Amino acid sequence: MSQQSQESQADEGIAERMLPQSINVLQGHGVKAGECQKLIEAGYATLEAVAYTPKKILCQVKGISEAKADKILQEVAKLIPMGFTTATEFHARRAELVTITTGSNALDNILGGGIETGAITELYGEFRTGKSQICHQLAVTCQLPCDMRGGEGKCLYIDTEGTFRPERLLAISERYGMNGEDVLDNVAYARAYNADHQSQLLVLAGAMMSESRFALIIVDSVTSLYRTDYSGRGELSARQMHLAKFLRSLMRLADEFGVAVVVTNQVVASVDNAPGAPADSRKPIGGNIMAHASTTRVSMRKGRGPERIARIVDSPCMPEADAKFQITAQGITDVSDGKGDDEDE
Ligand SMILES: Nc1ncnc2c1ncn2[C@@H]1O[C@H](COP(=O)(O)OP(=O)(O)OP(=O)(O)O)[C@@H](O)[C@H]1O
Repeated sequence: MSQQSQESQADEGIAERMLPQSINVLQGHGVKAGECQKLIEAGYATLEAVAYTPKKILCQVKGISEAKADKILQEVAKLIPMGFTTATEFHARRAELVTITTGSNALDNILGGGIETGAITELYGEFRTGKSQICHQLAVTCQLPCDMRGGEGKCLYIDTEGTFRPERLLAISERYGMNGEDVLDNVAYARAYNADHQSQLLVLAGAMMSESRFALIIVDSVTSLYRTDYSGRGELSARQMHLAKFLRSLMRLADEFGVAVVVTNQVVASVDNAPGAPADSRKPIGGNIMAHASTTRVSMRKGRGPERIARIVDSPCMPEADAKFQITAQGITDVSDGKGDDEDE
């Protein structure tokens, strides 16, 4: 067998291992077709989705009794390994992790190579700091082959503010010599109209992702609908509970399908006047719920002209660091030489 065909066989093997298994597999294990269908309709299209879900949540699926949930979880546990592994094996798996380029080497470097798959990356900052532009950039680069620092998969884009512009994707795809039509076809776009709708879209996302290979989910922005749907202190607790549930579903999709999840977030003026706190300190919305759900948090601010500065503020394995990038007609790039270093704000 030629080296090339051996390589392509190996690639297929990897792709197969990476694809989650359909929930319909359970039909051969004492679960009825109708019950599998009910799980699919509730957003549990894969064995992994069920395996990562607590029993009490599974019982909330219409038509799934407690006894049935027990049976399903028992069968799933036989098919999905969920026990201990060695750090060596975990390390080897992490070495295979794909990262997706942001278009700027400086930004990729502080992120440890790019946007991490299987994790949630939060981009937060004031308006015009380039959060949506990075999302547009990633919707294209996630489709690049892995050897071009892409994710070899489609993008699922949830837009809550109506700021998605396919024209930007076409301009960015030209930079990489990609076919614009194909790039647009590989982006599944949905506009979310309220917080409930935003959550329902994740159920559809799970079903779509079990059918073809996605590399990235974008939610731009994750908190804006919560700000409009829930107002005042009286609704704060309900808002946080809803947001926590949404973020848990996002994390489940990241785990289940190994996709990168990128969410954007706005900031508000900080109300705590702690002594020593900077006078103009701004905090991302969503409090601790948001902070704990994000694997990596990136704060963004404006620089001079098209320049922007990103700072890693929280990451499981990267230090706090700043990177400068710029927004251009062809997307996100490194700052070209000869530009000044001063910020204008
Ligand atoms: N085609 C383009 N070429 C160069 N710069 C562009 C282009 N399109 C948009 N920009 C710049 O991108 C910036 C807006 O960035 P972006 O929409 O990502 O902000 P944001 O952080 O998402 O803001 P918001 O919170 O309001 O959504 C603007 O400064 C705009 O000038």
